[in-house]
Amino acid sequence: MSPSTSPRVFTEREVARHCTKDSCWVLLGTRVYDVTAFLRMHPGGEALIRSRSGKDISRVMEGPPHRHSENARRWMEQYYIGELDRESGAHEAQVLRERKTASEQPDEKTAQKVKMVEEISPYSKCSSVDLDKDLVDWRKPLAWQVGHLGEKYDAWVHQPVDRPIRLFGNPLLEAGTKTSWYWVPVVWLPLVFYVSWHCYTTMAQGTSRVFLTSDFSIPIHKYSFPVFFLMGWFLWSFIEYCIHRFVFHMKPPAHNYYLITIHFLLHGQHHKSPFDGARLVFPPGLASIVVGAFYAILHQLLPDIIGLSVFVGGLCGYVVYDMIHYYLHYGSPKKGSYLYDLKAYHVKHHFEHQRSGFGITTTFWDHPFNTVIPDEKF
Ligand code: HEM
Ligand SMILES: [Zn+2]
Ligand SMILES: [Zn+2]
Repeated sequence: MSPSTSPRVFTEREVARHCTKDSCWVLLGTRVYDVTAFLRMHPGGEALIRSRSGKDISRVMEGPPHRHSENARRWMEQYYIGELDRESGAHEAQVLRERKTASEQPDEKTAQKVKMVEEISPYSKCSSVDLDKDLVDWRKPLAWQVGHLGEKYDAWVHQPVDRPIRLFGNPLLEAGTKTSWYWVPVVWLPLVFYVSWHCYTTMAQGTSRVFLTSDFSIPIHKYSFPVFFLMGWFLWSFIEYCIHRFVFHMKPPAHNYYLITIHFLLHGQHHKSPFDGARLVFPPGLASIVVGAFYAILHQLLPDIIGLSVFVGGLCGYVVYDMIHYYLHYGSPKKGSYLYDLKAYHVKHHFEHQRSGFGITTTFWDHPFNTVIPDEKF
């Protein structure tokens, strides 16, 4: 909202009306926020916000149960829609009383106020990023701008915003950077099923052997495919941690334009806009480079059928990882479930603890690497 326009004013009754999952408003003092779009994404669950709709949540934002981060508060400002008219409650009661006794129509001033409130769509909110004040120009593609931010890049990229990113001006190039989530299972699951079936049936014949030297070999148990498959999945969880921590979160030198740009394209843009649904999963073209390298290494290191079984377990782990990552951003898991804890953990990685909490499908590897997000203390 530009500073020259005066804020919209809502009556208490109007604010209280927005208490459903299709329209949920909350207050910080007299400031009114339409948080409907964020309900499903809230790591504390929808119910926590909905149960306080129409109410002042200033104290709740301080916690307990949770002291919200700076970024969570900044994030909330994107949903600011106007101010509460404190006197409206008393005024409306007075109007109602007068109407009841004298069956009168409300005065002109009240009618005007009601009309103004009714005209405001519940989804009309102020611009989520102040285009004039930000360090980059959101009206232009971002890919070639971020490299110029220098030492301001790190802080800027870790202040998330709720708006989609345009990376490139060229429409074809731009479209190539976007992937709908379902392409991941569509492309990779047939391969997972086919290779798994091939490995399972080959081993089930009971004739596979591992050659330790040219004339000494040991037999592979005919039902050992699930063991190698799970080993591959476990190996993937380690790769997932390493890629996220050491590649995606490498800190680019402040004066290296190209490394900053690469960081932004690989992962920075996901931290800047964590709910840009078109850029949450790996494009299959890019993923196939990693998948191909994973296959080539295992093929070199392990005997044929074992290497393939470990590979397909790892590939399955990757598909599950991408789906879970998508769900952690958009889903609303039940409190107490494994995914609820993972979601809270991952959103904290985005909003508050960008230097820890690198595990997505499991927090397991954060323990030996000492990057676990600490539990909250009050
Ligand atoms: C209405 C009352 C609210 C309650 C009771 C509440 C409660 C919580 C709780 C319990 C968590 C931690 C989840 C966990 O670790 O298990 C959390 C995290 C979070 N909440 Fe809320 N919340 C409320 C409103 C909001 C609003 C309005 C926003 C922003 C629009 C918000 C944004 C966040 C964010 C971003 C986190 C992740 C951690 C952080 O950055 O602080 N919450 N909330
Ligand atoms: Zn990250
Ligand atoms: Zn994420």
